[in-house]
Amino acid sequence: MKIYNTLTKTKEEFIPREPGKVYMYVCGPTTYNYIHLGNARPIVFFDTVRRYFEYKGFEVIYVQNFTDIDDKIIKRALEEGISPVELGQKYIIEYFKDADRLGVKRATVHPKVTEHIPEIIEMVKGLIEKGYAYEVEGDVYFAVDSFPDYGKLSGRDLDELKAGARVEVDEKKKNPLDFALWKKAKPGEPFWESPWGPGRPGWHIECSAMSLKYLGENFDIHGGGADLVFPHHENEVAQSEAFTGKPFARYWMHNGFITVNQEKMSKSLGNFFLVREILEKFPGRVIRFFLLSTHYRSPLDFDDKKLNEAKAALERVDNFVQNLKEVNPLPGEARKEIQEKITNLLRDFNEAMEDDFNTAQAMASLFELVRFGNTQIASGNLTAGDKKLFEEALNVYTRVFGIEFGVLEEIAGEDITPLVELLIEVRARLKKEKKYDLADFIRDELKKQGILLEDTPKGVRWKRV
Ligand SMILES: Nc1ncnc2c1ncn2[C@@H]1O[C@H](COP(=O)(O)OP(=O)(O)OP(=O)(O)O)[C@@H](O)[C@H]1O
Ligand SMILES: [Zn+2]
Repeated sequence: MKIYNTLTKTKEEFIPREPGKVYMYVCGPTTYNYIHLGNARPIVFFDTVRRYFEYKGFEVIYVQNFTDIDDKIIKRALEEGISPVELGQKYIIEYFKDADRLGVKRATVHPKVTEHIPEIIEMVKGLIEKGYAYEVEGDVYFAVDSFPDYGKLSGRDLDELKAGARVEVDEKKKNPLDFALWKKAKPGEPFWESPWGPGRPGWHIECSAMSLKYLGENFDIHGGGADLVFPHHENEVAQSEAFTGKPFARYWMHNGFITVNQEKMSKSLGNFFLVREILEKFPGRVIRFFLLSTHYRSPLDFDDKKLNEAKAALERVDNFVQNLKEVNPLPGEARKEIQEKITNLLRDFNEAMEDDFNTAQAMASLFELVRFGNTQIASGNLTAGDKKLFEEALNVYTRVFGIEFGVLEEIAGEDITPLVELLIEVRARLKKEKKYDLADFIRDELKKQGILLEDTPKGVRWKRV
């Protein structure tokens, strides 16, 4: 399996630290708002990476943190009149609601910063003892000059950085590029006691401390969005390697941006769409399908038209699944040519995923499966054995992509299935009583609501349009 490694800027063969196991860490959200579609990209993509490893038989130890204390959280909590921890708890609950709708599995551990202050303090202490960090009036900084490899992940050079940096002048720092490991509490701010007085951790140290705790040294994969390469991940590398004396994560994976009119979707630019807003119009699996339809390192521009295309593409798969459910196969084993074709398609799928998780290419094999399957059904020659093979192949895609096919999914949490089924039943009874006007009225009104009834020889089917 090949992974593009930001650290070496090449596609490398993936060799796990321990055979059969993958240890991975992905930087999670800062808990002061609902997640937007940009935040959803790493969440969905790395969930798919994890699923692929599991499908290949690996045990995956997957850690995704919550940054539940930082400047933005403190500010927001003050505005809302609650404590930062309460604010964090609220958005963590909301995060899981969104993640569930997107088909994202729970990580093995979801550590919160506020629950790992002792580990963070230990690490900061160690860095001071080893000469990599210094304290000034209650703040602690990492001294970038003490770490010769600084810049190796992002490919930046310290001198260049210094020359080009518009770093705020801070009298306390020895080098303007030094970054905070521990921040002294300002009046009214939440704080924890520490050897340097009351304060709270800096952003970068939390990921170093929590990954070390749950994954150990030299773990396999570290992921996040491309905006995190510098300074966040660069600083994680410096702190972790300075502290342990060992290489930190061995494979660094970064996703490209979700853009709007080619600009990064972000809170600061105000051009963001919350996942829950999009969920009001599109089911979660359509959003997931959309996110996986492009290679993770490429930018992906968001608009409704593209989501509608994803929806239509997914419908093609859904229709095939429905056709497969309804077909009356001939008795018999799977035919050789069907077996061969499906084996080839699954091989294409695997090859695409093994090539730096090319989900777009992997999806092409799914569409070929659907096209081929439909022609087999139409030919009338499909055997029970063939049918089973198609079902098993579809299951592979479901497991890895995290998308159920052939399910009529509710939007924004309301399951309308029982109501639609009731109306279908009422309409059938009206028809029996020859009250065709009323029966048509139900069909037409449902259509206006975007629900299409189709009379088929097997009964009435319905779908959203
Ligand atoms: N437009 C985007 N496209 C892809 N990934 C993104 C985008 N915006 C944020 N991310 C990723 O989402 C994860 C959470 O990041 P973070 O909590 O810093 O986001 P944020 O502060 O909401 O971002 P922003 O202020 O840029 O909207 C990170 O891995 C980050 O790289
Ligand atoms: Zn991080």
